Amino acid sequence: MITIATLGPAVSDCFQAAKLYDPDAEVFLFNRIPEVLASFTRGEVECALIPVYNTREGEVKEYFRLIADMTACHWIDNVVLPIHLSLGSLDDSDDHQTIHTIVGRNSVLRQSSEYLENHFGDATLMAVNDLEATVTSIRKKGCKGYGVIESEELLKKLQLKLLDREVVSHNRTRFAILKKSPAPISGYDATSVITRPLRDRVGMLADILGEFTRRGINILDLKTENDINTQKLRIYVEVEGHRDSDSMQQALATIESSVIQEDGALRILGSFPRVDMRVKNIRSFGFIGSGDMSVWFAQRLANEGYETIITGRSSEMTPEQMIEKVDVVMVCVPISVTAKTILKFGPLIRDGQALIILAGESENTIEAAMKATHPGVEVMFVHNLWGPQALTMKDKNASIVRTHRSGSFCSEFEAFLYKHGADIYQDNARKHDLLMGVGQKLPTTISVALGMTLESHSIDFSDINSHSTLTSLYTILAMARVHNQNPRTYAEIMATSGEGRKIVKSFVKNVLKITELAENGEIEALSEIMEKNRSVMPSSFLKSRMKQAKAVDEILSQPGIRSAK
Ligand SMILES: NC(=O)C1=CN([C@@H]2O[C@H](COP(=O)(O)OP(=O)(O)OC[C@H]3O[C@@H](n4cnc5c(N)ncnc54)[C@H](O)[C@@H]3O)[C@@H](O)[C@H]2O)C=CC1
Ligand SMILES: O=C(O)C(=O)Cc1ccc(O)cc1
Repeated sequence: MITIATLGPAVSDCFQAAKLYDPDAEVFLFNRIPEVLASFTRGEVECALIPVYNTREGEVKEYFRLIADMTACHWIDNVVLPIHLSLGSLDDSDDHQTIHTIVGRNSVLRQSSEYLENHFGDATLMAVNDLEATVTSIRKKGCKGYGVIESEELLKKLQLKLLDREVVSHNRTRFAILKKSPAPISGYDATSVITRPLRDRVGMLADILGEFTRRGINILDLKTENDINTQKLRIYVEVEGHRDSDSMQQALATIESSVIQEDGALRILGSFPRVDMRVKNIRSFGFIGSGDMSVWFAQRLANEGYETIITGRSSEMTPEQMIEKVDVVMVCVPISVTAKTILKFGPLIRDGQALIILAGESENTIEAAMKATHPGVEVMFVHNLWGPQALTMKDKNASIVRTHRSGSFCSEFEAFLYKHGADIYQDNARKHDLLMGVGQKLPTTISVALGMTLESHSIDFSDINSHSTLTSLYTILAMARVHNQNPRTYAEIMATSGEGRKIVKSFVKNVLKITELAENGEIEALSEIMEKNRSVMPSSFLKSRMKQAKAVDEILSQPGIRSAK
């Protein structure tokens, strides 16, 4: 049986939270948080449980400083408890009109402030530590007109008359569990860190947060406080991930050594299974297709606490069995077999489930999904414009085609992309396919054709870097990128159907036309074509893309990059 120290009395929120954490725990009760922590430090109990956040009050300030100063103390878990508060009167003859003083614990009065302002604007508020002793003393004096706000259970125990139930809505408190040893990785963790009081330094807060952002670590909570003695800033953050993970260790080490530049500037309060104060509707995602992109998404969804199942043609669990079990079915197979796969498995998806198509071609695949699935199935298309080598989706483009059947599950998946920093563009199916002609199909075709051309002329590849201009280098880089990756992915892209085809076809015609003019030395005609092209390119487009190009030039001209072998 574990022992837990927390705030009393025996029916308090803290007591209930301790019992929720472990119904068999032996609970030791105190009146104030410092007493709870002192008992834990003396080793009288294995755990301490203290309130850290309330949806009405915000953070419970006291804990912040106190646990930062404790050594051998790890925040290892959390309990979230809905708090139900009621109003009672000490005297049976009292009602709403005769109450002139409201008694309650400090935190309870803060949580009830909206209710008190609306209903007891003129009443005196009396904050107490020991409610039972106060009630006994008021009773002894025979005073009338006293109301108490507390849980209904405690009001009954103190034999008060119940006047109002549930006086504060949406009232939930988060409690921290403290222990002497750290919690192991659960796979869905958060880490809480506080800084020492910091010396002034321009951009310190932005630089600290930047180290997390650069590594794709989401920030869940942020508070700053001025140290009472020195008035220097202390920063508290809660971020996603466990303290033992590589990216977290790197982020924390860099913050200490390069940003704050002081050893011991950070105190890790603990890592613990993540707490969801927000509502999630999806429990599980199942993938059809067990390739790189499925694995990439499944890992990141699992890190968000979702259950994930990957199935394919040779997996132990079949796609049919998986569809029975999950909320959202993700189809993630090569583009050329996406529609066929949807037609095969779509009819098995039940109303209330969702089908999300992860692919590079939209019109055909959505049409297949709308045809093959029941009308109560949500359908959405998502094209992530990054490959499985990407570490994070931060600042990368995602094109989404919603249908009239995209509902709350689809929105939750979109919220997941948004949370991780993806730039989301809502398209219709034709527009997606047309723009992928420009953004993907054509550049891939050019890259592959360039590769073929170099091959057929036996060009020495060691001459390419030294003989490219700033402008021509981009095409070479695109060719290298494409040929660095899975050929099948790019073959699929070149072979997609849909609106993108017309872009490639007209490009080919234009190449032939230009080549002929060039062969004939028609410089005037070629210049005119360029002038005409430029006349339809908005100057804002030319300016901003040129700015990007120059930024790339700058990076490429750095010594280590320029001469990179
Ligand atoms: N790899 C990339 O860079 C990106 C890929 N995508 C899209 O993601 C989807 C999946 O791509 P990856 O995971 O990269 O491909 P992959 O080749 O790594 O995986 C494809 C999976 O589909 C399975 N598969 C192949 N033929 C099948 C068939 N006839 N029936 C059922 N399953 C079959 C394969 O066994 C494999 O498990 C594609 O639609 C692709 O366009 C989107 C953005 C980037
Ligand atoms: O990483 C790159 O350069 C890619 O081109 C990745 C990629 C491959 C296929 C897609 O449908 C979208 C993006």
